Amino acid sequence: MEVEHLTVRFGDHLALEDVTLAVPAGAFVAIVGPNGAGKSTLLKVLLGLVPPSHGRVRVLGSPSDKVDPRRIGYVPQFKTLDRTFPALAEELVASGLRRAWPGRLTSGERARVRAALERVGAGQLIGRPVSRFSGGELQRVYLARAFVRRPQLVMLDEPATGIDVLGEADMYRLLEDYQKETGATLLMITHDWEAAYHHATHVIVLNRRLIGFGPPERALSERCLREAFGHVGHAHGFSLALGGERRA
Ligand SMILES: Nc1ncnc2c1ncn2[C@@H]1O[C@H](COP(=O)(O)OP(=O)(O)OP(=O)(O)O)[C@@H](O)[C@H]1O
Repeated sequence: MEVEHLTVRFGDHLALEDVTLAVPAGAFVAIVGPNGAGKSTLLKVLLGLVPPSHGRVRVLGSPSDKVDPRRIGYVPQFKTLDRTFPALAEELVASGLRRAWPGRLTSGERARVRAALERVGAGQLIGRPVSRFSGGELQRVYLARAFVRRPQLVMLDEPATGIDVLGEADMYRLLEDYQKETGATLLMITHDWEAAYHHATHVIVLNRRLIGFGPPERALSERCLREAFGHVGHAHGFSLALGGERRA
């Protein structure tokens, strides 16, 4: 991904200002920043959903609005997942294979859906309605949907919000396994600095402008965090993590 001098305006409001960065293929990138910092806007620009007001954005070698969305896996914010949606897990995962809502699946598609669910440890959920799933189960099904085409780029919007600590650990393991197997690039918005520190290879610290970008030890420096958030996160016990070994 290459972002050059990206500025996004919504009317008079400047959501992103002159952001320039290049993410190497195969990186696991965490985007951190306070509420309203422009994190989701950056993701939407990369997905080709919001046009840049100024600047240039290339994703998977093409301008972001020209990339086939099926080459990108997307996991929405947990809090916006619809639990009442009248679908089976199989159909929800299959919707990642086709641009339209799947009708009857071919046997090849069904096999791919099954493999994607098994990869995330959710093979047994295939014929069950998503409306009855727990948070962790639903999260797995959405991961399977993002992985089903084996995309080279996976974007995740606060994927751990609302799932418990065990579910969260599982999710990072699944992401890391997928990345090892496919060499894909992962891009994740998170409010959890420790997760960014321990799992990401690169961190983007954003507050409308790019405050920091690089390996977690450098981007999550006290200076960058103070500049972006106005504090260094005692609530997260993050000052301890800064001195600790990275887990991943
Ligand atoms: N479609 C839109 N029209 C007008 N303003 C918008 C639009 N989308 C985002 N904004 C504004 O742009 C700013 C950045 O929003 P964005 O959703 O990118 O922030 P964020 O960093 O993802 O925030 P959060 O952590 O709260 O999810 C906010 O002030 C938001 O109100």
